[in-house]
Amino acid sequence: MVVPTKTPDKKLIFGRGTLEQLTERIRGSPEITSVFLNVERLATPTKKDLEAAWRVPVFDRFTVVLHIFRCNARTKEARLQVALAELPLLRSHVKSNVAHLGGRGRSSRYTMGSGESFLQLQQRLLRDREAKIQKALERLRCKRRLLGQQRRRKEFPVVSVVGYTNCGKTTLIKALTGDAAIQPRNQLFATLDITAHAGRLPSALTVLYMDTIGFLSQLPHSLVESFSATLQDVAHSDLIVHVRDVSHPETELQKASVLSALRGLGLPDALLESMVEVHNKVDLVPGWLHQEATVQAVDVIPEAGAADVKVIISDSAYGRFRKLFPG
Ligand SMILES: Nc1nc2c(ncn2[C@@H]2O[C@H](COP(=O)(O)OP(=O)(O)OP(=O)(O)O)[C@@H](O)[C@H]2O)c(=O)[nH]1
Ligand SMILES: [Mg+2]
Repeated sequence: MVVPTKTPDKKLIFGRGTLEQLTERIRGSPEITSVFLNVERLATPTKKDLEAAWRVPVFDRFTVVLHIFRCNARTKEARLQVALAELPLLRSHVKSNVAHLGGRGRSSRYTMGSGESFLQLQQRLLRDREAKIQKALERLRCKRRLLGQQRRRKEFPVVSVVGYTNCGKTTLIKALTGDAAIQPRNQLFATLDITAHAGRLPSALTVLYMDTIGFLSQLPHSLVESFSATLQDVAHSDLIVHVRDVSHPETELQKASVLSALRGLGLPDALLESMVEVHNKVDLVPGWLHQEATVQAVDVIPEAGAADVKVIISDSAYGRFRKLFPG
């Protein structure tokens, strides 16, 4: 069923007729237990109205991503960042609840002679909470900066592995480092952020791979802000490895989204220019060259987004590839 929408910022996202049609469909389908609307943020009154009409929870991009973050936040820092990201949501709930009380409840009502209205009290509590979280985060980050300095003093080059969510960053780091837990020298870093993993390059140089939070296009702004401090670490790395899921139908869009997010971090030019792009999940790409030919040499030309390859290949396969890559 395809239905038209009004602009997402209108209070009701759907026209009246469409809303009725949707309501009938949703209420008549017991298997629908929640609805996801692909808009960045639903205004709280809109969400409430839709939930009242449909009798199931309604989620937007912000709440879904926040929920995933909440489930996956393991470190204290990540949990604090989620708590910080949740504040705008709590703020809009408070506002809408007070508005709901109508004229009766607004600024005319004071709580226990404090001279503060209910809304002011709630807003103050949220401000206090924000200040507390920011302070705790700052303490943690200060500790991390110190650890970072110690690490730099030990002179382990840092390789930040970045990329779109689910592209295979963690898998690559696992493959490059082996099982980190069984390497005693890693105990040294036990108190570091859990996303730092020591590995040895073929040249025998020990490097630290930093597993980073995945990128997502149109990630709600406040979430990006809360987590950007984690990504600031990328600025201090010696090399950035950009992992791409080249089997994904939107791989080019994902690449653009990651690059624009990296540019937004204000990284040094040298770091952006030396970035290594890893094409992951090639096994899922049908008709890939390695399956049909003996690839002898690959010379990647990053600025052209292309590669010069030397292969031994049958005439018929060569014909097919020429059609695929004209010019
Ligand atoms: N077929 C195939 N699957 C892969 C490959 N690399 C990773 N995967 C799978 O892709 C999924 C995501 O891999 P992860 O390493 O967790 O991806 P990630 O980039 O760390 O994801 P986030 O941490 O969520 O951003 C897992 O199910 C992996 O098994 C690959 O080369 N080929
Ligand atoms: Mg990962």
